Amino acid sequence: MSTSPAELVALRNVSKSFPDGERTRSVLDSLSFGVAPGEVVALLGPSGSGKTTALNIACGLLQPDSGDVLISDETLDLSSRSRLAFLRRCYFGILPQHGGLIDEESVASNLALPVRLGQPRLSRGDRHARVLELLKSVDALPATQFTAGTLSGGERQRVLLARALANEPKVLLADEPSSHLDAPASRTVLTLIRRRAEAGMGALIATHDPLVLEHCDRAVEL
Ligand SMILES: Nc1ncnc2c1ncn2[C@@H]1O[C@H](COP(=O)(O)OP(=O)(O)OP(=O)(O)O)[C@@H](O)[C@H]1O
Repeated sequence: MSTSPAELVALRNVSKSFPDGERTRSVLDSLSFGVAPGEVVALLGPSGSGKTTALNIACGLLQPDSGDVLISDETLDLSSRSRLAFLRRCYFGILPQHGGLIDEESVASNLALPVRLGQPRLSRGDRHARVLELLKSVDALPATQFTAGTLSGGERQRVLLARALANEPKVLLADEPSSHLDAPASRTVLTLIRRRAEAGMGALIATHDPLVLEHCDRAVEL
């Protein structure tokens, strides 16, 4: 009988430095934490404290100088390109701080792309149905045919969330999901994330916004 992992993703004693002129600058120093199923964890710290760096390390986009990343209790092998590609396509849903949508294309085609990559066997009709289902789940169905570049900040963030959730990820990695949003729009996005966590998804949210903290189970401070 399979048991669910204690943690969907964990960093163990992760350190990372970057070149800074002629010296190196330590950004993460022996950082350890994990995200369990159903848990919403805030990664809290001021600008430049290493939040995005930690998110990138968690999903294998960036290699730590030392320490390990565990995925469902197994050490992540950073040399396996196919494993990393699968993780980023299906295991993690990534809500980036900047960009993420093709502004010239419709919301529907922006969402069809990740659905096609994650579920290549779906027929065109089923893919479109999945896109509509995703938009409905984030209360953004009326925006289906809008050009992505015309969305308001709140609509854009909800569409980005739908995009991140396209392949039913086990873990959502959200980088400053409330930046550029007013309080009601932030609450909507955070409530949607919580709803998915209640269904078992883990979420790691990089933030320096106290409002976000109210929606998290706990915070890891950088
Ligand atoms: N590829 C890189 N090369 C050199 N320095 C980098 C690189 N990536 C990040 N840094 C530096 O590492 C530090 C942490 O950056 P990071 O983006 O992780 O912080 P952050 O907490 O997410 O900041 P913000 O809230 O402003 O997005 C910054 O000083 C940044 O300039």
